[in-house]
Amino acid sequence: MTIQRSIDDLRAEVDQINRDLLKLLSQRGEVVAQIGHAKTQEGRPQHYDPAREEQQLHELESLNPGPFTGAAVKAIFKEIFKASLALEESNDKKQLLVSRKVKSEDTVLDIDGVRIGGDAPPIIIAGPCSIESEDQMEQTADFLAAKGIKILRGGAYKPRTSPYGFQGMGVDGLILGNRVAKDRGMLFVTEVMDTRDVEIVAEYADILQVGARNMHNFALLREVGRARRPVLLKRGLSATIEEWLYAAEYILSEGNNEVILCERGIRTFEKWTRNTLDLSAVALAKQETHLPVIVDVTHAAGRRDLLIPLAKAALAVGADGIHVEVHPSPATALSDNEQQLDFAGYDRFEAELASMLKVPAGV
Ligand SMILES: C=C(O[C@@H]1C=C(C(=O)O)C=C[C@H]1O)C(=O)O
Repeated sequence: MTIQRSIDDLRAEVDQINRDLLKLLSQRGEVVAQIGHAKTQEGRPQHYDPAREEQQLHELESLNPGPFTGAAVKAIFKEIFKASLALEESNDKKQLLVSRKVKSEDTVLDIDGVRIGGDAPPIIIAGPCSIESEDQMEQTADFLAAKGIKILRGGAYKPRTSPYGFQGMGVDGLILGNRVAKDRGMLFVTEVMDTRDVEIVAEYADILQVGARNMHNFALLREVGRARRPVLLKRGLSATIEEWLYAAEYILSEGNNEVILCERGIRTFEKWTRNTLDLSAVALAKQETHLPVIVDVTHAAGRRDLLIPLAKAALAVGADGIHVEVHPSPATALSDNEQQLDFAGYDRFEAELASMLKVPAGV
């Protein structure tokens, strides 16, 4: 006569089996991680191996003693393969050069004495959207230099939505931007759009900007990675955080570790702002990478009335700096009329942010 075991008793046995299975699963995970590492070292382009999975499923089905059906056994193991693959790939991600897992301490750039990132106080990068004339640049640089701004921006090559929009002054703009900045002891940052221009832009600019529309231009990323100049890498209009970090990885993988990440808003369904400032991307990029992260409030908002609260929010989540467009006469600017600040507007902006831009006490 078989004695009926109690549910509690049976469940205790199931609990023990669970613990044994978990131990085996963990053991399997450790081995899989080693396989993943070996694949990376061999330079295999992908970790997923459907033929290997198929072979295991086939064997398991043929060995299946029941009571589970073959289909159930296959489904369970397919889940195990899926989790194993995710484990392999996430371990692999830890190897990215941009990752904090590879370099735990903050990267602090020191560009001619201007420090960006880590324990440095937040920096402001300011200047007009486009370099338009000598007068416009002299006036803006005089104003900003007097305010203690160390980095002057200005576009010489403009990626305009319409091919008929103002395309920038080109090399003349580079020469002008460089001269105006150097005369006042400032750094000059400007966008490079074409691999063929990297050399000439690097000759005149202290920081090369890769714009949002070029974040996926892998040839350009490689080229600025080979240039010996720091790079300001804007996040693409519709780029995920992962794609943005991989874009930075392209630059680092060419040997250039001096990358500043710049969140500038992403395209969403919202119409009242030009883009939506993704503050979680700033916090995440700071957490996941060791690179300095700054926020371009001008493009994130696309409207002047939001610049101050967005800049405050950016600094509050840990941004290492703010990028803002300033123009002597925004109404007559050749680009971005709606969002550049005039000098009085910049005065208010700076006054509101002043306490957040100081070096934190005790540093
Ligand atoms: C562990 C490997 O990588 C992946 C995971 C597998 C698994 O968990 O068994 C099988 C094939 C791959 O998709 C492997 O290739 O052996």
